[in-house]
Amino acid sequence: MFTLEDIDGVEIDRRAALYGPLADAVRELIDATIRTETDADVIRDVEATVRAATTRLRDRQIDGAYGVRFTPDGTGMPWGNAVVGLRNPIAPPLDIERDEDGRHHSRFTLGAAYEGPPGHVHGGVCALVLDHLLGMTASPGDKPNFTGTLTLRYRRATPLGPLHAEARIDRVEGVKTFVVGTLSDAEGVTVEAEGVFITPAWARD
Ligand SMILES: CCCCCCCCCCCCCCCC(=O)SCCNC(=O)CCNC(=O)[C@H](O)C(C)(C)COP(=O)(O)OP(=O)(O)OC[C@H]1O[C@@H](n2cnc3c(N)ncnc32)[C@H](O)[C@@H]1OP(=O)(O)O
Repeated sequence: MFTLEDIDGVEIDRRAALYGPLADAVRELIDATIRTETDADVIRDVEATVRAATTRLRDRQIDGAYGVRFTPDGTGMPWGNAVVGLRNPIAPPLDIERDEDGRHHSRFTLGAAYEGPPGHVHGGVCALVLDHLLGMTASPGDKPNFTGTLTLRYRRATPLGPLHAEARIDRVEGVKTFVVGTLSDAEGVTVEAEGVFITPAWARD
């Protein structure tokens, strides 16, 4: 589940500089694919180009998913992750900051690829973002805490565009960490979240 990679910071930076721009380019491609109104022959031509590019990338690839890799000094590389993955074009991706008091927060923009109701963020995407942010907040050290229960209250529709999410630990009871958080636009909170995150048996002391 967690894979040790014996590499240093220079190698991490080299890989990030190689794969990050590729994922960014594919994110742009996803947005353009949804929104283009260009001519049919251009679309067919682009489809062939994209299929050819995919074939080249598949020339050498790993079996299965990317996994969560980490280095000997504990640097995590969750690069395939659906929310923060540097190599995952599906991920917005979120850049999550941690305050000294343990609060986690992120400013990010969700565009056309995340639409549910017209012009608004899909409810499942709101849950995706909040699940990850609350999960990170619940897992401050080297121990993962997994979502046991996540409860959301959708107060109003979340518009596509710039957004802000934040979370904090409410309390810890044994292996259970209770976390609360919100998703907001410029007008205020759109979604409230409460989660129970649990240390899996294999990670308990
Ligand atoms: C190495 C370097 C890298 C380190 C890296 C660290 C950072 C890492 C960041 C991770 C960031 C993740 C951010 C994304 C978060 C997800 O997306 S996680 C994926 C979604 N969640 C899952 O797949 C979890 C699937 N479920 C499970 O694995 C297990 O059922 C659970 C939730 C771990 C519970 O384990 P369990 O052995 O069944 O628990 P059990 O011992 O029976 O019960 C323990 C307590 O929890 C309660 N409980 C059990 N299940 C639930 C539930 N579903 N709801 C509420 N309470 C429950 C029990 O009642 C019990 O309570 P008490 O009796 O103690 O009061």
